[in-house]
Order: sequence, then structure tokens, then C-alpha cells
Amino acid sequence: MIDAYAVDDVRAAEEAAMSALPEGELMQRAAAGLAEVVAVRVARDGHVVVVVGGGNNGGDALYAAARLAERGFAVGAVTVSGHPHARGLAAALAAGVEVVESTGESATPEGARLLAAADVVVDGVLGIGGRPGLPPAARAVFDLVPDEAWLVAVDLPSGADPSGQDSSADRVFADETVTFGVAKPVHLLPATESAVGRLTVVDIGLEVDTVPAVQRLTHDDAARMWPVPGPGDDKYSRGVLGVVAGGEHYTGAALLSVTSAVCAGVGMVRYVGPSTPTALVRAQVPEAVMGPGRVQAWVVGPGLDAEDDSEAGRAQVAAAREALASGEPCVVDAGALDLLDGPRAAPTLLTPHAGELARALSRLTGRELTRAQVAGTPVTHARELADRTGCTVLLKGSTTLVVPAGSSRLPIRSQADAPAWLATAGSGDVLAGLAGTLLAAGLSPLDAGSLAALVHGLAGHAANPGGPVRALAVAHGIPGVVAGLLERPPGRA
Ligand SMILES: NC(=O)C1=CN([C@@H]2O[C@H](COP(=O)(O)OP(=O)(O)OC[C@H]3O[C@@H](n4cnc5c(N)ncnc54)[C@H](O)[C@@H]3O)[C@@H](O)[C@H]2O)[C@@H](O)CC1
Ligand SMILES: Nc1ncnc2c1ncn2[C@@H]1O[C@H](COP(=O)(O)OP(=O)(O)O)[C@@H](O)[C@H]1O
Ligand SMILES: [K+]
Repeated sequence: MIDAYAVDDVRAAEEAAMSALPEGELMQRAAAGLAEVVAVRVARDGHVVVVVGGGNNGGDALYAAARLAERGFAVGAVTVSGHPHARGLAAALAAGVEVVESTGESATPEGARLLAAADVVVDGVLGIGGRPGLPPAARAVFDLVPDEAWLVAVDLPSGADPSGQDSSADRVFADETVTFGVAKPVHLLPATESAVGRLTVVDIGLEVDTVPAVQRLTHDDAARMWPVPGPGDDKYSRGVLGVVAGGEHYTGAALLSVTSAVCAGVGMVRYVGPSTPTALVRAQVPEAVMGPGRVQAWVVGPGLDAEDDSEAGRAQVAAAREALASGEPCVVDAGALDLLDGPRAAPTLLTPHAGELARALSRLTGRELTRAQVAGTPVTHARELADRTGCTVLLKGSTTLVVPAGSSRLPIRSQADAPAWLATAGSGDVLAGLAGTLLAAGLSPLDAGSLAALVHGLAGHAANPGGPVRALAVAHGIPGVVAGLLERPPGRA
């Protein structure tokens, strides 16, 4: 599990660690870790340029610059604040780092000269003390970074919101980020994660004993959490999933969610739907059983048309309402999100994309919300829906969030395992079947949602590595992905 902690908790842990260590020791550890990473990214005759702000983030960069210069690398520093970290600056100068200033709205010629020769640029402008947004002097300098240079951010990409909430701020886009002690929300949340690049966490001896704010499942977690049947299991003990999906017009959703559940190894699927999708499922998925019955969990809503006023359409909406009113765990997807009108007592996972989340919140709050507003601050809006309904909300996207109600005090999960090729019609139906299978096996909505998002993403890669995928191929990719996860020796990256 990758755990990311709230900035205030990190600060408190830093203060506790500093009070037990000689002055400046923590920053030296950070600088040493940073210098190690930069040293492996640059050739012996390559040029490193550190861009330095006015806080401790700049201090880390200056001390790392000093260490790299002492190891024989050609290192320059461009300060974009009038008051760089004094001791760090002295150390850099003493080690032979060429330091130039560029604090105006356009870069100085000296700064431009250093950057033009840079092979690796280190962004030490703002860290966890940064307010979202890049100061103009820093923007002017970063605009001069050569395209081919490798950009390493210190702690976080400068300008990015450390709490990972604000998606609009101007920020540095790094190839790689070296952070200290623990990950922070900025590294894992969708509003900021795309600026982080590859993430390395350097151990500086920090101990944070609070609950993480955000977590990300790793492949080891997936292997540990996946429900594996034992000799005593039968199809019922493994979990029966009821699927209320599709209608006369949206037949594919039924097939995709049922196929996905079968491929994920559900004990049994009961499919509930009108005659056309029923015939299709019967023909294509011989493992599925038709009609309602006893289940351990429901998937309700893929391809459900709540507006369909035909007799078959009304019957399907009634079946969906019945599943929602039951005491069984539920995945509530697509069309069924429009039917949800109150809290459910049983474990429930809502699986909207940004547009569906906007629609559901608009309906429940009477406040008109757009898809763009949800995409701008996804955590806030997913949390609002979770709090209003008491359900766990899985918000789909290139980074998929799984947000429990705030009262649970559980961390948010954030998964970024999917290729963008997964943005294809029917892919969400596959995710719903997968998450439903895990709910039926007894996982909590938080675990089921995050594990399903991870496996769904890997199945997207496996279906056609590097190229386009169709949703049915994603479902068919699931068995191999799960087998691969279960086979891996623990601890492999
Ligand atoms: N506290 C510690 O013990 C450690 C801190 N470390 C480093 O210190 C960093 C935090 O240092 P600081 O608290 O000094 O914070 P920063 O280095 O992030 O910078 C804060 C300074 O920048 C200014 N500022 C903030 N946002 C701005 C904006 N958008 N535009 C212009 N100016 C802005 C603030 O007013 C303040 O003067 C960490 O991210 C990490 O890199 C590491 O050395 C590890 C140990
Ligand atoms: N840019 C992207 N990169 C990776 N995955 C994505 C991206 N956009 C969407 N996805 C994933 O694709 C799936 C799309 O689901 P959804 O929008 O419900 O489609 P549908 O309703 O057609 O099935 C979700 O799992 C989502 O997380
Ligand atoms: K930085």
C-alpha cells in the first residue's frame, strides 16, 4: 500500500523528528536522497541546474547541488527568490556551484545560459509550504527548460496544490518527483498527479502515526486481497451476484457486466432483464442463470434506461428498485444512480463518471453542477455524494477515486492503473461486474472498488498492450491478470 499523509500530519512528524535530531540533519538526509537520484539520471559530463525558491524546498535543492558538485558533476543554480536558504546557498557556493539570480518576470541572460546547457533540471522552488500556483520568476525560468532535459521535482512539482485538490494552478510538470519520508496527497490525487511523474519516496526517518489521507493499492495488495477459493468452497460460499442491467435498447451492457463477473471468478451470476438481453446473455454466457433469486450482492444499473416507458422498461426499473431496496450489498452504476433517493443500510458502492456524479449531486442538492466542476475538484464532489448518501463513491477517470463517507474516517483510495485506451464504451460495465463480484465475495465497498479499479486497469493493458481495446476484451483479460497477480512473489515491483 502506498500511504499518503495530509500535509499538517507530515509537518507535525517532521517537527517531532527534528527535535530528536541534530539541527539540519533532516534536510541533509533529504538532500542526500535527492542527490542520489539525480546522480543516476545524469551522465558524468552532464549538466545539472537546480532552480531554487525561498523556502526549505530550495534548501534541499541547494544542499543536493553542493553534494553533486563535490562528486564532480557540473552544477549550476538559478535562484528565483531574493532570499534563498542561507546555509544551503553557502554550501553550494563553497562546493563550486555556479549560482545566478533570476527573480524578475523574465529570466536573466545568466539564468537562460545555464538552463540552455542543462541535462537535468531540479525543481526546488516550492514544497509542502507552497500555495497553489507558480511565482512569475519561476514560470519564466521553467519556460526555458530544454525539451530534452529531465525534470526532477523536489518533494512535489512546484505550484501544484500540496493537498491535491486544486487542478487549475500553474505548476511544473516533472518527469520525476523525489519526496521525503512519506507520499503526500499531491502525489496520488487526480487534480495534481499528472504533474508528478515517477515517484520516489526517500526514507529520512520520519514516522507519521496518523491515518493516511489517501492510499493506493499495489500489486502485492491486490494479490493479498483477491478472494481465492479454498477446498471447502462452493459456488454459493464464493458469492452469487445478481445483475440488473441492460434493456431492450442497451443490450451490450448486460452482456459486458455479466461476462466481466464470470471472468472475475464469481460463484454464480443471476441475470435479471427483458427478453432481448436475456436471450443474448443466455447465448453468449452459458455460465449465467436467468432471473432473480438469492444473491450475496447486486450490480444495478449498467445500460438501465430509467426513461423507458415500455412495459419491459418499466419492469426493469422495478427490478432495479427492488434490488436497491434489498438488504444486500450493491454496486449502483449508470442508470440506477438516478433511482437512488436515500441512504442504503447495506454496503453500497456508487460508480459514476464525472458527468453522472454531477447529475446525481444536482438532483440530490438542487444545486446545478456541471461535469467540468466535478472534474475540477473531484475529491470534494465525490466526498459530498458519499456524505449525502452514506455510500462509498467510486469516481471513474484516468485516476479512479474511491471515496468513503467522511464519517467513516477511512482514507480515500486512488488508483491510476489504466491505459487511456480504457476510455471506451462499455468499459464501465466491465468495471461494475468486477466490483460486484468482489462485493459478493464479501469485500467492503472501499476494497472492492479500489481492487476492481486496479484489476480493470491491468486488464485494459493486458487486452492489447500499447493499443486500442474493446470492452469485451478487457473482461476477457481479467482471468490472466488475476492469475498473474496471484503468482507473483511478494515484494516484486
Ligand atoms: N521541515 C523539515 O524538516 C524538512 C523540510 N523539507 C523541505 O522543506 C519543504 C517545506 O519547506 P517550507 O515550509 O520552507 O516551504 P516551501 O519551501 O514550500 O516554501 C515556502 C515559502 O514560499 C512562499 N510561497 C508559498 N507559496 C508561494 C507561491 N505560490 N508563490 C510565491 N511564494 C510562495 C511562502 O510564503 C514561503 O516563504 C518541503 O517540501 C521539503 O522540500 C525537507 O528538507 C525535509 C525536512
Ligand atoms: N483517460 C482515461 N485513462 C484511463 N482510464 C480511463 C480514462 N477515461 C476513462 N477511463 C476508465 O474507463 C472506464 C469508463 O467507464 P464509463 O465512463 O462508465 O464508460 P461506459 O459507461 O461506456 O461503460 C472507467 O473505468 C474509467 O475509469
Ligand atoms: K518543488
